Parts: sequence; structure tokens; C-alpha cells
Amino acid sequence: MSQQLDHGAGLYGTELSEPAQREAFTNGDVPVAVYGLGKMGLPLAAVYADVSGNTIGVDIDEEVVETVNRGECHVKREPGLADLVSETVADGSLRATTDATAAAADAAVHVLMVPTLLTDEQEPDLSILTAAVESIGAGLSPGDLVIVESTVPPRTTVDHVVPRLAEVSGLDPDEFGVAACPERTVSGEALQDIRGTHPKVVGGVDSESGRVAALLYGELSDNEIIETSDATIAEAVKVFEGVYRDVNIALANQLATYAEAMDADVTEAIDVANTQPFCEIHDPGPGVGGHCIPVYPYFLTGAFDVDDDLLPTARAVNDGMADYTVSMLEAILAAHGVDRDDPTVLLLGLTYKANIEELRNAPSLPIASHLRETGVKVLGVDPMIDSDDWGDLDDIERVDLADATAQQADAVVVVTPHEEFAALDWDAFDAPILDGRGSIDADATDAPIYRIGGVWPNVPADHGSNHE
Ligand SMILES: NC(=O)C1=CN([C@@H]2O[C@H](COP(=O)(O)OP(=O)(O)OC[C@H]3O[C@@H](n4cnc5c(N)ncnc54)[C@H](O)[C@@H]3O)[C@@H](O)[C@H]2O)C=CC1
Ligand SMILES: CC(=O)N[C@@H]1[C@@H](OP(=O)(O)OP(=O)(O)OC[C@H]2O[C@@H](n3ccc(=O)[nH]c3=O)[C@H](O)[C@@H]2O)O[C@H](C(=O)O)[C@@H](O)[C@@H]1O
Repeated sequence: MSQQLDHGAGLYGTELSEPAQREAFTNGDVPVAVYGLGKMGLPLAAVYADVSGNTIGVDIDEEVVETVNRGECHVKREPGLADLVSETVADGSLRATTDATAAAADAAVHVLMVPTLLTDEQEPDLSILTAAVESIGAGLSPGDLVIVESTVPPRTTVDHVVPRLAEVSGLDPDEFGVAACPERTVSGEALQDIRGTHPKVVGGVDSESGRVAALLYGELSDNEIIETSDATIAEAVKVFEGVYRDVNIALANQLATYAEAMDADVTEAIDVANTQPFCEIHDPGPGVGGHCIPVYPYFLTGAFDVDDDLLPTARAVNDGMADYTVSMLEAILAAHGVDRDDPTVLLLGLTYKANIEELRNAPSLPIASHLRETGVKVLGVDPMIDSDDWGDLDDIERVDLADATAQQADAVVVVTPHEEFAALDWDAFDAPILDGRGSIDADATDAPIYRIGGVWPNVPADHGSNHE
């Protein structure tokens, strides 16, 4: 029996030995297509290219495709990614295209890394995933493996992806493999995470799908490969991780409101509580953003008919922190004698998380629109957002970082503490500061600092409770 895989053939159902399969994969004889070249897709495609020597990235955004094919990297602040993209494009391991069906026809492994969002009714929106699945179906061959790395509601792979692939390709489901292998990566450390910070979870729709997926990720990751009993469990692992985080952030936010009432510093209480191993209370803040953590609970509540008060309540607590922040700000303005009809507030950090260029569900957005509704003039500084990308921020007047302290704002709010803010002269603002993430070293300034659920350094005694 030949120990040589025909170039382009798939590994699902192959009679080759596993060593021969690994050799075929790392020799470039098992072409890979990665669908979605965003914050997660580009790092993933680059690692697949580095290992397989034969990966094509697919994106609907022509600018993304052209950027990648120039060997350039559009995903910011991912250590090592720009070099890896440049190297793999230069040696021919990585290329990009907008032609998903042509890519699917060439590939034997198809990796879905496209966004999975919500409808306006907070229901899972799998339209993007479905479009990519249909493109793959149009080019699917017997022996191929389709991998769902996108985060999806549990049961999506078995109930939606497999039937759609079979219908579009005309193949019988047992002619190709499908596995849910959710991406457990954090932006800002994507390459190291993909290569093994955490165990890689792999869940095949059948044992052969799981076997092939585990073999491939055994080449990408130097961490343990955890093969779950089926694809649904693998999908649930990812969603449960995210829901765990949302509920625990809601707990931290609720505890912050109690800390205010008891005139105690919630951060100190949390830090000390977390010194025992059964406690991992998260951090309070102005809200939970991104298109992951605030979305994943709806992959359960919007996908299954279960009587659940907990997840919706946690979502309401987290979404309520924007208004909580605004109400604190209104009290701060009053305490500092600012009673004009149109005070000016400067927001520092608009994206959902420090040093990450993503505005989806960012707490700064409801904070800004709530302030605008009350007649406040809202200025914003965010070094992660170029001026030509400011269009979505129509409630906020853009200010360059260099001009931040010159704005004569009546109050300053640190919503997202980008690393650039560490160098700011907080005294130069000559205004009270609401430090939404507890990111300012109070010893470094005489400015009055207010925190959510925290002690308020440099705040005069008559300016409300909970102060030093
Ligand atoms: N951002 C994160 O920290 C993490 C995200 N994830 C999951 O990864 C998936 C992707 O998220 P991100 O990379 O952050 O999204 P993103 O928004 O950064 O990038 C998505 C990319 O997909 C492209 N795209 C949209 N429709 C497409 C289609 N039909 N075919 C091909 N490409 C298409 C877009 O043009 C964009 O370049 C989501 O399911 C998310 O839940 C998982 C772990 C971490
Ligand atoms: C369970 C978990 O930690 N998931 C991670 C999460 O990463 P993500 O980039 O969404 O950021 P995050 O650190 O969870 O923050 C989400 C939001 O929550 C806020 N946040 C975060 C932690 C906290 O204690 N308090 C808090 O208010 C952040 O400011 C941000 O607005 O979601 C990622 C994802 O699935 O996209 C996932 O891969 C990451 O491992």
C-alpha cells in the first residue's frame, strides 16, 4: 500500500499510517483553507501556514486579502504576527483570496473562523457562518475535514453545518469529516495561545473526524489535545467558558455597588478574597464589551428553551454598568460645582478592552450616548482608532492623545486603559477623574480620583461617601 498521500487528498478515512498522515500535512500535501482573516483568523491562518506550508486564507474584504498578499498584517498588537505573515507569504506557505469556492475546491482541510454575531433580537446570527459553509460545500471533496473554530451555539455543528455541507456538496455525511475545535485565544497573545497556552479542545461529529482533527492540532499546538465525546460538548466548552466569565464579571460589578454602600474598597476586598483557592472574583468596571463575552450567553438563552433567570440577570447587571458610570459622573460633576447645562466630559479609551482595536459592544458607546442625551459635550481619545475609522463614533468628538490634557474638560473618565495613558500627566487635566478600571496610580497625582466601588483618593471629605 502506498504510504504517499495524493497531493490535495484529505485525511478523513485515509488508510495511510498516522506518521505518514502527519508527514503529508507538514509537507504541504494536505492544503488548508481558513475562512475569516480577522483578529483570530489571521493568526490562525499564519500558524497553519507555518506548519503545513500550504494554507490559503479566505476573506470577503478585498482590502484584507490584498494586505495579506503583500505580506502585511492588518491585525494590530499581536506579537510576532506581522513577521509570521510576512515570512509565510514570502515563502509561499500563505496566500489569500476572496474566492471562497475556489479555495474550497483546492483545500482538504477547511477551517471556519468567521464572526458569529447576534440579531437585533439577541438571537444567534449564523448567517455569516452559513455563507462560508455553503462556499465550502461547493468545493468539498470526499476525505475532506471541516473544522468549526468560530464560537457557535452548541449543536450548531451537528444540526446545521453537517446537513448544509451535505446538501450543497451532494456528498453523503460519512464521506467527509467535521469537528468543532473552538478557538480559546485572547487578542494580544494569539500566536502563543494558538500554539498551546491552553489545551486544544477537539470534538468530532464521529470518531474519525475527531481523530483527524486531533492529529492536525497535534502539529499546531504543543499543549494537550482534549478530544471530547462529540462536537456539541466541544462547542459547549467554549460557550460555558464565556458565560462563566460574564456571570462572574456581573458578580464583581454587583459587589462593587455593595462596597459603595458599605464605604469599603471593593478591589481590596476582592483581592484579599481571592487569596483562597475557591475564589476567583473578577474585576468591576463600566461594562462588558467585545463580540464574545457579552454575546455568548445568548448562544444558550437564544438557542434553547430553558427557564433561566441567572444568565439574563448577569447580562442586565453588566449592561447596567454604563448607566451606573454615568450616574457616578453626574454626582461627581455636582460635587465639583459643575452645574452648567452643557458640561464637557472627556472619555479616555473607547474600544472594548485595553490595547485592542474592537468597538463592538464597547461600554464607551452607551456611556457617550447617555451623556449626550443629557446635554453633555463628549470628547474622546483612543489611540487604537484612526481618525478615518471614527465614523461610527458620532456621539463623540475625536481628540488626539497629545491634545487630551488641553481640553478644559469638566471631568475625565477612563473607560478603557490603553497603555498609552500611563504617560499622561493626570494633574494637567485640572478636573476630577473617574477611573473606570482602577488603572491610575493614585500616588502619582493630586487629582481627585473616583473609582467604581473603590476608595476615592484626593477627594474632599464632603464629596460623597467612600473616600480616603
Ligand atoms: N476576538 C477574539 O478574542 C476571539 C474570537 N473568537 C471567535 O472567533 C470568531 C472570529 O472572531 P474575530 O476574528 O474576532 O472576528 P473579526 O471581526 O476580527 O474578523 C472576522 C473576519 O471575517 C471576515 N468575514 C466576514 N464574513 C466572511 C465570510 N463569509 N467569509 C470569509 N470571511 C468573512 C471579515 O471580513 C473579517 O475580516 C468568532 O466566532 C469569535 O467568537 C474566539 C476566541 C477569541
Ligand atoms: C473565558 C475568557 O476568559 N474568555 C476570553 C475572552 O476574551 P475577550 O477578548 O473577550 O476579553 P475579556 O478579558 O473577557 O473582556 C471582555 C470584556 O469584559 C470586561 N471585563 C473583563 C474582565 C473583568 O474582570 N471585568 C471586566 O469588566 C473587559 O473590559 C471587556 O470589556 O473571550 C475570548 C473569546 O472567546 O473571544 C476568549 O478566547 C478569551 O479567553
